[in-house]
Amino acid sequence: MSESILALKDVGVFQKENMVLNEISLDIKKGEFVYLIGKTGSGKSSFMKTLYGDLPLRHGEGNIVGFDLKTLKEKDIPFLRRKLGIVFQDFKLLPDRNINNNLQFVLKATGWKDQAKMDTQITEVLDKVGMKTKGFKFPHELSGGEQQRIAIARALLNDPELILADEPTGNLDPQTSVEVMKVLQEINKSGRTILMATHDYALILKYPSKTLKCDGSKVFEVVQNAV
Ligand SMILES: Nc1ncnc2c1ncn2[C@@H]1O[C@H](COP(=O)(O)OP(=O)(O)OP(=O)(O)O)[C@@H](O)[C@H]1O
Repeated sequence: MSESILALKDVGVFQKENMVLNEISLDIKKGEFVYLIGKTGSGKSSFMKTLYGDLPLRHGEGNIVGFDLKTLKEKDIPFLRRKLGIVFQDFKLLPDRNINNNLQFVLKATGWKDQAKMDTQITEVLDKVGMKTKGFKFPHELSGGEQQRIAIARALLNDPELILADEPTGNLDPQTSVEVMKVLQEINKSGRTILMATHDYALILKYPSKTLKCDGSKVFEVVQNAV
């Protein structure tokens, strides 16, 4: 039996007093690639936020990359986030500095000090997403697809056990989406676990994988031809 990376039991997801999702029970194992689908407003982002500690777990039990979500304290959140790689739809790169400095900023903020080691790590993650020559570019000098590759590289900096990607192709055209998806597939093949929220059914058909659906306040696994 391979290692569990994310295990939820009877979890409820809340936005303030409103319950968005309930009775979620699931288990994601090391190395899986899992999609999370569902209509706008069905709760995908709220679900992701509960997983990375942005929303508290108020009901049920959850364990993610070795952290107990039920007992997670404010001070634990940075340590949880270091074991997660989070990718958003809107890239969230810092516009006032080049790519190398965007990545260095994250490394320093997460405790790295040795400049040579930081440089090596930055080169390595940029290489993984096919952007090794773009370190001196500013975010505005890159296309949307390139910016998302950089955001994926940033998510890889601390060698995360789980990548949470919330609509990573949501701002990209279909061809660029496929390119970004190929990068995520490669990263998954190298052993990393990925949970990706998406609206993009064409991508799911092209790269079939385990699929969870948010619908009517529940999350359940669906078979490919029923998505
Ligand atoms: N900050 C917030 N405060 C209160 N309610 C919120 C907040 N964010 C989202 N909601 C509500 O929670 C529900 C789920 O929203 P959520 O953003 O999780 O859905 P989603 O499936 O990710 O949608 P989308 O695909 O549009 O991002 C919606 O009814 C939404 O109005």
